[in-house]
Amino acid sequence: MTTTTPSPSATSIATAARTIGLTKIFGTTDSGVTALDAVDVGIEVGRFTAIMGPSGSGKSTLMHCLAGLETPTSGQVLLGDTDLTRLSDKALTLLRRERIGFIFQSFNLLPMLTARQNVELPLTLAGRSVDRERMDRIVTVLGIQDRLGHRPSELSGGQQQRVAVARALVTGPDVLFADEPTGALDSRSSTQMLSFLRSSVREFGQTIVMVTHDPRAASYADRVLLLADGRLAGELHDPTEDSVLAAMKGLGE
Ligand SMILES: Nc1ncnc2c1ncn2[C@@H]1O[C@H](COP(=O)(O)OP(=O)(O)OP(=O)(O)O)[C@@H](O)[C@H]1O
Repeated sequence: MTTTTPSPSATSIATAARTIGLTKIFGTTDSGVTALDAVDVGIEVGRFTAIMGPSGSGKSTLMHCLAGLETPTSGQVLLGDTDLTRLSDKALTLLRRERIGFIFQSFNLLPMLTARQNVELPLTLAGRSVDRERMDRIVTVLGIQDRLGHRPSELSGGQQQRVAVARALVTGPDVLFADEPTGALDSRSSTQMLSFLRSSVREFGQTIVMVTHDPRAASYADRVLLLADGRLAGELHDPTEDSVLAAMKGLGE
């Protein structure tokens, strides 16, 4: 382990998700690539966790396994009390729809739907009704109340990203996964996106896991998990841009 400053409350915080001995080998066990090597990690409830590490260290694979998008070679992935490795494909699909939120680098909004329909889409797909109060709070926090009748092509890039965040929050997912959410954004939009993510932790108690290469983005998190060669190589609590940079240097970045 590299730099580790345990936060006083770290041991008392419940976990929304965790991995036990999580191993992922791509290809055959003999000639494959070990992307994750017996990783034990807990994702704390109501906190913002960033995953960092050099290219190829296993960040995306860890996120995909936690989100039930990738099947581990061995070990367990638990979302609350549910062991994802024991679920059928159909049950996993349902679980992703009902308990997990995603924000991708390209926001993946559907062009023919209005902003409101895009935000409500996960509920529509799940046959759930819209919780008006929650919807109102989300669009107010994100400042898109007066844009909801517009299609994505009629929105600025920043507004589109807010619609994508609202869509990811609307179901009240157990965990919201963000894959390089600022990767394609200029610095002003990145700051906005990170502020939205932070406010969703503050306002809604949302649990967030974000994969990023950017130390500034990681500094918005409560905690940074550092990966190297498919293993947990350290963690930082209440990170700053400088402490993240120093930790990444320690990993040879
Ligand atoms: N589908 C796949 N088939 C074969 N090897 C894979 C596959 N996906 C990932 N890998 C390998 O697993 C290792 C971890 O990859 P992963 O994408 O998780 O790393 P990462 O830290 O997210 O990298 P980056 O920062 O470059 O996106 C790498 O060696 C990668 O080449």
